[in-house]
Amino acid sequence: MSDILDKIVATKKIEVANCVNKVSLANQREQAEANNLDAHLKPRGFIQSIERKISAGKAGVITEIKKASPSKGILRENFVPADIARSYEKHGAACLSVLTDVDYFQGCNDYLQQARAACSIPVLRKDFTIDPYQVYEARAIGADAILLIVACLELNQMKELEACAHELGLDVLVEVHNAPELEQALELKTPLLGINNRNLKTFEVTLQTTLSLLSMVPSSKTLVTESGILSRADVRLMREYQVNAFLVGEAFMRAADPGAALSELFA
Ligand SMILES: O=P(O)(O)OC[C@@H](O)[C@@H](O)c1c[nH]c2ccccc12
Repeated sequence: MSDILDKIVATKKIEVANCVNKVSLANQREQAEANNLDAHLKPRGFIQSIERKISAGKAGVITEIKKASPSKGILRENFVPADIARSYEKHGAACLSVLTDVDYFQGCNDYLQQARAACSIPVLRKDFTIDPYQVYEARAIGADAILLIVACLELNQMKELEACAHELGLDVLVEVHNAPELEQALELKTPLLGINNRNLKTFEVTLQTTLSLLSMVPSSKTLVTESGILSRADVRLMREYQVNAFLVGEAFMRAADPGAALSELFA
């Protein structure tokens, strides 16, 4: 049976092939390397920013900029990435996550560039990374980190993508949803491990996903609980279990002022 993740990956393969025809891998690589020498565009230290918050006893919140999703449709009509980024930064976000997938999330690379230029916190390119081309592209548009979703990658592929990211100075967030995926993720070097509470195959969301995998997470990893964080009770529950990093989108996207909603949720 073909689920949404299979569909997204199939579309993504076509998209990447089209992109390569427009901008060559060599050109993306050149831009990526040029960015690393530019004071405004060089990597901002995504993991470091989260860890700094946690060391200070605060929650490390990765605040998301996402116009729509396949499960919820349009989340926000008044969608100005630069304004949202400024508001998040002002209210203490550790990092941003910007959806760049066009077909399923109504995102684009421009949104990431606009958001990053409007603030000074690090930015994750939230997309379905399946090809090294996208890693160069991520750095070329100024991203500070990429996402690797274990559910849509083989281990050797993930290692290759991670090595490529690290070579460019990008941090990596590796995302899992169950125990076998978590075991695979532990084969990678990145200390940043996301547990997605949303099953990307069924869209079902439960915070139990994070809690049920906690005992498998080594203390050397920085754990990020992702999706479905909607209330202060959700935050409290996670923090009771020493889960101190969060990736939150919908709860902020539906609020008039996303940054004010961040302050409220994590007060
Ligand atoms: O909007 P939420 O429920 O707060 O979730 C944010 C984030 O976790 C979610 O957008 C997400 C997590 N992993 C992903 C992978 C692809 C696309 C989206 C995602």
